[in-house]
Amino acid sequence: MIRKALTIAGSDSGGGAGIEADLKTFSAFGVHGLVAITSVTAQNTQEVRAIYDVTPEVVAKQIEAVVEDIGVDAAKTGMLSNAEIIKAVAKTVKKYDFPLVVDPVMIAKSGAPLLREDAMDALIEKIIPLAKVVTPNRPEAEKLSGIKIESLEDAKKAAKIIVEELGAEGAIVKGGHLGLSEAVDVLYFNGEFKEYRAPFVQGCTHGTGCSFSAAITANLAKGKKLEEAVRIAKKFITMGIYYGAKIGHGHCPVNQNAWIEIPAEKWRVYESLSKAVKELLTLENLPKYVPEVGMNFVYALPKLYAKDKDDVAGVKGRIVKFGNTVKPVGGIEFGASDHLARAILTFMEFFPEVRSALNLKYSEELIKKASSLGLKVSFYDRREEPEEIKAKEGGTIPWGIKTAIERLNDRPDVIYHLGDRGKEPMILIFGESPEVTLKKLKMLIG
Ligand SMILES: Cc1ncc(COP(=O)(O)OP(=O)(O)O)c(N)n1
Ligand SMILES: Cc1nc(C(=O)O)sc1CCOP(=O)(O)O
Repeated sequence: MIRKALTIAGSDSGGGAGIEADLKTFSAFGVHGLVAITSVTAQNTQEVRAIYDVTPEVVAKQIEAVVEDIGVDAAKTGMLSNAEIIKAVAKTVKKYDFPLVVDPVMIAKSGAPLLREDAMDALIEKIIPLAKVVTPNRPEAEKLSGIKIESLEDAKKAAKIIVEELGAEGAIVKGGHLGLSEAVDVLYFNGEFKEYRAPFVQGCTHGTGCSFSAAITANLAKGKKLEEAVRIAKKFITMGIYYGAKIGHGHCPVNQNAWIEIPAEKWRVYESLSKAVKELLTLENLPKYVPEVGMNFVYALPKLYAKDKDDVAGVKGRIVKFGNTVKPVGGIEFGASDHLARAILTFMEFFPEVRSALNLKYSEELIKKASSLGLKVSFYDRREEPEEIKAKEGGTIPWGIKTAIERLNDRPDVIYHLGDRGKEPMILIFGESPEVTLKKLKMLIG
């Protein structure tokens, strides 16, 4: 059954907040999105240049049109802009019985007011009492509750005021602005407090309020209980901020797609690498090219999602010599590689399309063959590594890969190093996918 969620909000031409963020969020949860546009904003990541309010009648008609034909399982409000729109929205949604999430949008991240000063009373009197949950950030919660919020305890007091004095069923005061090491949100619902904690991640924050409240709405539309909907929304927004795409010159927008793209990409990476490793293990002459330390074969998530070694899949425990044959010690796992993961993540800073690598035993003969086959070869010399990098744990490989790429001033297929004390010399082959990397290996050792 298709669930339907309605957003009653303003449009952000930059696609970062408002209706656009809400629809992307609904989609990420597999919910059909419906809209009632309250206001058109000419907006980008830096500023709001113009606001054009839709008439209250047309706002109401949009709500009625979708509810009466398609049906609404849950709805949310965002930018309501003025008192007349607020009154029309309140009067219309009162006729129906879907749960309403109220994001009390007041000011855009860029500083522009999105709610007229004289509309605050209407918001408090007409909309808040209809809310299943209100989702203010700290400044919004201060305006609604009338208290200053400087601690978690203050946030709790504000949430309680919004419920007990203003008449909402629940209130969640978001802690993103509280200056704590963790982002702690406080929900007051059914007479109880519940805290939601997540690491305070750096990333893209335009549209966080909209996307968070839309994620709660989507999950309510799917029949989840409020506490569970908030738990999922918290995970969703943390991921969206962390994996935000750095577009525009101001506050870059939350990436709602991360929620669905990462699991899908992980599956693609896993499948493709598993297939290539299987084929690698069938290569007859492979054992003589496996280094003493073992061989690994890695494939990273696409650049936007490849932040650290946990975003790179490899063979757990590596591929090792076993008598006259080779064996993978474990299966394909994310986070299973350390050296090659660092190598590929550095490589991707220069050439994001190259996401796969494997290592093999160094021989001069192989390097000559690689060049004669037309593969682009570069190298780094561990003895030239600057002392300050040497002193940094895990710094050698990133330095080496960067040095090799800069030396070639082109995209290498092969990078080698001649080792150092206690460090085996090594050849690394790079490719856009495990299939391409394997093809290069087969050319080389075939
Ligand atoms: C049209 C529109 N609606 C709402 C907002 C505010 O969105 P929010 O999610 O709070 O994000 P920031 O503006 O704080 O980044 C908006 N900007 N535009
Ligand atoms: C041990 C080692 N050193 C390499 C180098 O390039 O110097 S490649 C390598 C083997 C692969 O290691 P992992 O499983 O941590 O990716």
